[in-house]
Amino acid sequence: MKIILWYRNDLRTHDHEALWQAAQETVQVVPVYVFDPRLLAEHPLGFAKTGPVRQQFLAESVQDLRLRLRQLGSNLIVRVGLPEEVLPALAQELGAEAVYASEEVTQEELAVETALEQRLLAAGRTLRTFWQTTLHHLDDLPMPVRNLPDVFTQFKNKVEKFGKVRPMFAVPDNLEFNETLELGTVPAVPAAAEYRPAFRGGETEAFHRLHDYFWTKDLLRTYKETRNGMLGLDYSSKFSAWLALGCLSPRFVLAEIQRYETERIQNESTYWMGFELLWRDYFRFVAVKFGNRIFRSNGLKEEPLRHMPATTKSAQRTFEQWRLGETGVPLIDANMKELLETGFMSNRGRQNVASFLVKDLQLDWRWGAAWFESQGIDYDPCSNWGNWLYVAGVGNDPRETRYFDILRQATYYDPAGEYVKHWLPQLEHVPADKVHAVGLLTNDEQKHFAVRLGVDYPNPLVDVRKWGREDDSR
Ligand SMILES: Cc1cc2nc3c(=O)[nH]c(=O)nc-3n(C[C@H](O)[C@H](O)[C@H](O)COP(=O)(O)OP(=O)(O)OC[C@H]3O[C@@H](n4cnc5c(N)ncnc54)[C@H](O)[C@@H]3O)c2cc1C
Ligand SMILES: Nc1ncnc2c1ncn2[C@@H]1O[C@H](COP(=O)(O)OP(=O)(O)OP(=O)(O)O)[C@@H](O)[C@H]1O
Repeated sequence: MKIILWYRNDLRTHDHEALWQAAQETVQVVPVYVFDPRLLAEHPLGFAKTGPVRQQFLAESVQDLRLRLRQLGSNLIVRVGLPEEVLPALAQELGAEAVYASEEVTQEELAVETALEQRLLAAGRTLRTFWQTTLHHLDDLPMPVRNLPDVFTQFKNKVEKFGKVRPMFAVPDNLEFNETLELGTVPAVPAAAEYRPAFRGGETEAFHRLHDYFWTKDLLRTYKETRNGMLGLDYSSKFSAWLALGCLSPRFVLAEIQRYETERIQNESTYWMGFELLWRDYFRFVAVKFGNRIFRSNGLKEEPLRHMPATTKSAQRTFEQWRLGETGVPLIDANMKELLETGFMSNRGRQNVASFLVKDLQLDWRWGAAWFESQGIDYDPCSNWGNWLYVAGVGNDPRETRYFDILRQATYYDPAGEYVKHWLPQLEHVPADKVHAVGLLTNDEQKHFAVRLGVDYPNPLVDVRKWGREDDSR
């Protein structure tokens, strides 16, 4: 018997139930990855659903998976096309009886799954899916998912008390690959001249990073104190992109946290890393509970939005300035430039740029979410749209009126202006106490600090003077 293992956002060999299960049932497991051209579709706002940086990270992850499967005696077939067409044809060609895959939860992915299943069934074959993205299995939640609490803390308390994490699956040692068909190549990614991703995709890099962050640099012990940073590689784990593509299993991360707690130290920081993984779980279960509502403007709220954001040409121009980091507000621009160049932004940065888009620019939060989808190497539909809903006040935040005073955030989290100057070198000579409100510089100051507003750096899109008072957003 032959089984096709259809790889999706689970690009790893460790702790992979579908791979392990398929290998228990047969040694003829044929791993396949299909690049779906729909992921390159153009968004109406003029950018690709999957931009070049994200494409690159994905391509690297698939390449690495092929290498790792080869080391196990197997291989990876790569195709370009619609999975619901490519896989039934491959199953026919190979004489495979079934397709095994990871279970997804959002509409686009489910639509592919359903179409594939129908075609396979029509040919007397089956699709079997496995829940393997979260720390907690859907079936092990201490409540049916339809009763998932709408407030994260309630979910966390229940899961910490009554939830369990299943043991990991071993990497199979009986894989073989005897197929003679064309293996296929990973499609070339558009020249990424301006991109400087900090990390490469793939399970191998994910293991290196984890080893480095936990064991070599010993950074887990101070994670809680550093996690709100923005500059450099080491204030947080940077696991998110590998987790999103499944190069890293969250259960493996948890097991390493526990080993660290035994061998090094157990403290608030070690707890906090596991706590953050619960947020990730939570947003996936929210997507199961609420379905397509996570993609709609009024989100999880029953009532429609009171003020529909503008969709005019001028709103689109403002959005472009946000997207390209040209708003004249250094904290926002620096973060948006970082996202543009590297495909990554810190959590602190994301909260600020999202709040700024929604609350200050009063644009449609879904535009922001769509740009993050295009650009973020850690894009995951549930975490992305779920966090955006939250910031937009139409999700699971019990404090709906939460407002980020960008100037206060900037002076608190980047007091010396190092972060903004790193991404906006034209502000290099502006002193720290003025750099975050650079739009307020007088003409003399501009001369003195070698920055001309409107020439070297844009005038601010909003009145910066409204900021700097008390806020509750830390
Ligand atoms: C508007 C917005 C959009 C976001 N979009 C995404 C997204 O598409 N994909 C994504 O993985 N995260 C998203 N996040 C959450 C968070 O910003 C990133 O997970 C985090 O910055 C990744 O960096 P790290 O791996 O170094 O995190 P660490 O601080 O080291 O945390 C460890 C892990 O915990 C998980 N985690 C931490 N915070 C969150 C959170 N708020 N929600 C869900 N998981 C979390 C991630 O898997 C992360 O890798 C978004 C947050 C905001 C405010
Ligand atoms: N995984 C995903 N990533 C990003 N966007 C998604 C994903 N899954 C679904 N969507 C988007 O969510 C939206 C679903 O919204 P909605 O339910 O309004 O659309 P619909 O199901 O096509 O129904 P209708 O046509 O009645 O509006 C679509 O725009 C869809 O592209």
